[in-house]
Amino acid sequence: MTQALLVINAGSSSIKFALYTVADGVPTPRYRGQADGLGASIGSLQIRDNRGERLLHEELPESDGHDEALDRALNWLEERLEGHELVGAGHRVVHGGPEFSRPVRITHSCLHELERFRELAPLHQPHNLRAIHAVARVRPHMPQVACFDTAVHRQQPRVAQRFALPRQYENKGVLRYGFHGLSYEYIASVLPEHDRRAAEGRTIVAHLGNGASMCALHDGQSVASTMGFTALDGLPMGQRCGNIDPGVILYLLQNEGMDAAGIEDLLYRRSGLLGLSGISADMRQLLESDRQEAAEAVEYYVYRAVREAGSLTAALGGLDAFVFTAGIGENAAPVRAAICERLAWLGITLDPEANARNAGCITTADSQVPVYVIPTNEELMIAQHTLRVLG
Ligand SMILES: Nc1ncnc2c1ncn2[C@@H]1O[C@H](COP(=O)(O)OP(=O)(O)O)[C@@H](O)[C@H]1O
Ligand SMILES: CC(=O)OP(=O)(O)O
Ligand SMILES: [Mg+2]
Repeated sequence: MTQALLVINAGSSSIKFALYTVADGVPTPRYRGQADGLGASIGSLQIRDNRGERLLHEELPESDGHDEALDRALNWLEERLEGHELVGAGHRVVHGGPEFSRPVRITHSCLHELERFRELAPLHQPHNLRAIHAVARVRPHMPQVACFDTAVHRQQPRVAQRFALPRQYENKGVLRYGFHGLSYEYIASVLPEHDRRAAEGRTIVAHLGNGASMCALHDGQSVASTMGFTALDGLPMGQRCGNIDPGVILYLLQNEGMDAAGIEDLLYRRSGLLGLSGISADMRQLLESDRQEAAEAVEYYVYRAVREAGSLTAALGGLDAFVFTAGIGENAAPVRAAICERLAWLGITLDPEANARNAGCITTADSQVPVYVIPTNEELMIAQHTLRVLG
């Protein structure tokens, strides 16, 4: 029997999953799949084999959300397990709070702890925990491991993790956690193959997906990031507002008669690209649209990304390289071009032709700061962590 490992990465608009075979502790992808566009009425499920050959591509009914997509994926994989012994499952869990700064084997008490962070990641934690329960239902005795989006950022300098609130709140865990940590960890792990000097130096990684953040890496370690206590802060996202004056929230409470549930819905589900454009949360649809509102949403997105890049460069004390990753970062050439053009003052000279074909390096040979496009692989990080935890 070949040993196999299941990996599930539930994001806000997608579920990514993979089945790895394991030999001598090394995971090799066998199937990789992705249900995306969830909640945007353009949902689809795709599964590929290890050679990238497409084995399944189906449109998902508009009513299908994360649960239905996960069920379909698990059923498809279950039918292909013959000859394999499933030895474990690894999950992305977005919020690990103050307690979890490394991957852990999931127990009842750990699940109980993780439930407490539901409100701190309402677009993710419920899906992450539901995936763990779904696997436990079909494989009640199989070990499962939680890998946290917050873990790598817990090593940031304390000043980068704090808010200027009275000290008691810090002790209660009101801190900047940063997210997308598995993605940044993966990029840090492969950056030496692209640029050894930058890998040891100062790099900004822009993870631009449905959720979006940027992270400053120094010698591969996270030293600052744009997301905070929750995955609302920093860059505008598909439906999330990003950076906002907290006074706006007081105003909504005091003057607009909104309650916590209404504000949560506004900031997490009705803002960002969707709110600004009134058209869509999905960058593909905005780039295809010829409406002014779509262009304005993209303009704001670029503007905020450029401002955050300046802030992280200051935190790093300079910049040796810039990396784009995730759905928008890997695919949306016009967005990358607009960001790079506005970062020319940092020493970035875009190569438009390389950018248009999503090349690995999208700057000219004489660009002072090289810019790379590196597809992220959170699933591989989860697989490696899971095998390590399971020994
Ligand atoms: N070819 C493309 N051009 C522009 N945007 C794209 C393209 N492919 C994917 N995207 C965008 O990537 C985003 C989803 O990113 P992804 O990393 O898959 O999301 P998640 O945060 O759910 O993991 C969406 O806004 C989608 O429109
Ligand atoms: C943390 C976060 O926003 O994740 P995603 O981009 O997968 O929604
Ligand atoms: Mg994601």
